[in-house]
Amino acid sequence: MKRFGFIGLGNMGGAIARGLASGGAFALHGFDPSEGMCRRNADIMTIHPTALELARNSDYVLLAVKPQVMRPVLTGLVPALGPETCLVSIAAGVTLDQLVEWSGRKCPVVRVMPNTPAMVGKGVYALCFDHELLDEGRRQTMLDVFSSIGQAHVLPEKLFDAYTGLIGSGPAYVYAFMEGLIDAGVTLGLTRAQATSMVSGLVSGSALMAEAEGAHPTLLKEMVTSPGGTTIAGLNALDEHRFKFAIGRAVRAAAERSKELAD
Ligand SMILES: NC(=O)C1=CN([C@@H]2O[C@H](COP(=O)(O)OP(=O)(O)OC[C@H]3O[C@@H](n4cnc5c(N)ncnc54)[C@H](O)[C@@H]3O)[C@@H](O)[C@H]2O)C=CC1
Ligand SMILES: O=C(O)[C@@H]1CCC=N1
Repeated sequence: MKRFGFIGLGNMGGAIARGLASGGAFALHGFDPSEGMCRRNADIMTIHPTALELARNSDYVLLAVKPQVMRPVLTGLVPALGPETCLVSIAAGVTLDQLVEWSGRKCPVVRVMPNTPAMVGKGVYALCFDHELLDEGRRQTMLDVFSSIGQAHVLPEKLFDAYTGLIGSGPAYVYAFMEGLIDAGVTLGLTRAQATSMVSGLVSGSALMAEAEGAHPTLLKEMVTSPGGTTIAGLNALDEHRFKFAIGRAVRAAAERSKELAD
């Protein structure tokens, strides 16, 4: 059985590890300097005292640390790396060139960008297979791994900043939208508990419908919008406040920040 190691067992590392644990295809290994994080994950993996020891005991090493500590973490792994180990980074903004350079040009490297719905097995993942040392077998393994815990999309690295701004950061825009709806419900007299439960049902029902119908959201929107009715009044108010423009600005700002993180 192949060994899958995790360096960093926080929100994303821990979530992806739980997803892989339920599939049972890999022996899992982990390292995190936080004792609490190690304890929380000890039921599904072998915990190692150092990142170097973890790398010595893994065929795939998933790096789930913050971008700012990626360089020291990777340079510390160099003695354990060789062509038999595959590195997988989920850090925002850290480029393939940087990952290859910091890991001593010794092993294949994959960049993956997840999002937080990974925590409920519904992550959407971008996979970058641009590194020349990456063989077909490992590409297929990565596709199988991430398809088994959500949606996997292969993208060239040049689209990673865009993807990070749209889908990596995306759950936060959805939650901000939900927060706005909940506050509006409370303003109009619903209790916060009622509004929260109703808005959650609204968003999950609408997402399910968009997936099931396979129809463009513009058509689904038209199904709600009666001539002279309530919905067109609401949509016109959104247009007055440049709703779509604001969303576009948010995604572009996040994509630009992703690009800056590499500097
Ligand atoms: N949270 C999100 O929505 C997304 C995060 N990412 C990326 O995932 C990575 C991890 O983010 P989160 O899981 O949200 O952060 P987190 O803060 O929840 O987890 C990071 C973990 O790294 C550990 N850590 C700190 N220094 C370390 C070291 N020297 N060696 C090993 N582990 C160390 C921390 O103890 C912590 O458990 C980041 O690079 C981020 O850019 C990517 C897409 C989405
Ligand atoms: O905010 C961040 O930098 C990370 C990357 C994408 C989502 N969260």
